[in-house]
Amino acid sequence: MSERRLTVLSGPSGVGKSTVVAELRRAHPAVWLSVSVTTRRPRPGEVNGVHYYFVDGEEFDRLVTAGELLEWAEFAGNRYGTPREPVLKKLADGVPTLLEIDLEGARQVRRSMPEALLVFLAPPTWEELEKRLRGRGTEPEDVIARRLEAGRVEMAAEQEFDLTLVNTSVQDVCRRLIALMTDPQGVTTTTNREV
Ligand SMILES: Nc1nc2c(ncn2[C@@H]2O[C@H](COP(=O)(O)OP(=O)(O)O)[C@@H](O)[C@H]2O)c(=O)[nH]1
Ligand SMILES: Nc1ncnc2c1ncn2[C@@H]1O[C@H](COP(=O)(O)OP(=O)(O)O)[C@@H](O)[C@H]1O
Repeated sequence: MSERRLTVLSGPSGVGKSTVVAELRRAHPAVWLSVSVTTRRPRPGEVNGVHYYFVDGEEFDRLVTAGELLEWAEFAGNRYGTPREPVLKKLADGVPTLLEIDLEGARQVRRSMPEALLVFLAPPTWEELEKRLRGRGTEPEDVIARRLEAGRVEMAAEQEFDLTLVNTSVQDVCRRLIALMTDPQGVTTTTNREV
């Protein structure tokens, strides 16, 4: 069924989710990546409509009230949500679809679309996660601290996911994700650490 073609990718801030998604976008255009709405300010290089739809709080409220979001959550002081309509359309068309969302969002999708495959992206070590988040250089130290705090909560929820991929190599993670998304039959429901 089409919902089986829905895959969710979650993991702590700085683990490499955006990097993996960018590589998928480049190397595997057959996969459709949902573009989220957010109240966060754009980082340098982020393009409206490509990385996110950047909206203000008022517009976000409107989308929530109108029921236009499939799921939404607050993360480290900003709100993020998945526009419902495009996801349902892609799934109806049989297109493998990926949502890159936080733990709260993943839990909501688990409830509303139980056939979705939930993938947890984990860092090789906690120290490496801190290094990547600081190395990215996009946030001041207080924001990094909030994101690391949220990261501890996300790391503790790994067992809720169907599968864990350890982001040592972006290429390996992408290869495995594509295989999972285009041949989901082989996926078991117990959490396995891989890659
Ligand atoms: N629930 C939910 N979370 C989202 C959505 N879009 C992005 N996120 C998550 O929000 C968190 C913060 O994203 P962002 O500010 O781009 O920071 P980054 O993950 O550190 O690059 C990450 O965990 C994202 O996966 C969405 O539509 N819904
Ligand atoms: N496999 C990897 N090995 C080393 N560095 C990585 C890897 N994946 C991502 N990074 C780097 O880690 C930092 C955080 O990655 P990013 O994709 O922004 O994470 P997220 O979207 O999960 O917050 C970036 O500077 C990115 O270049």
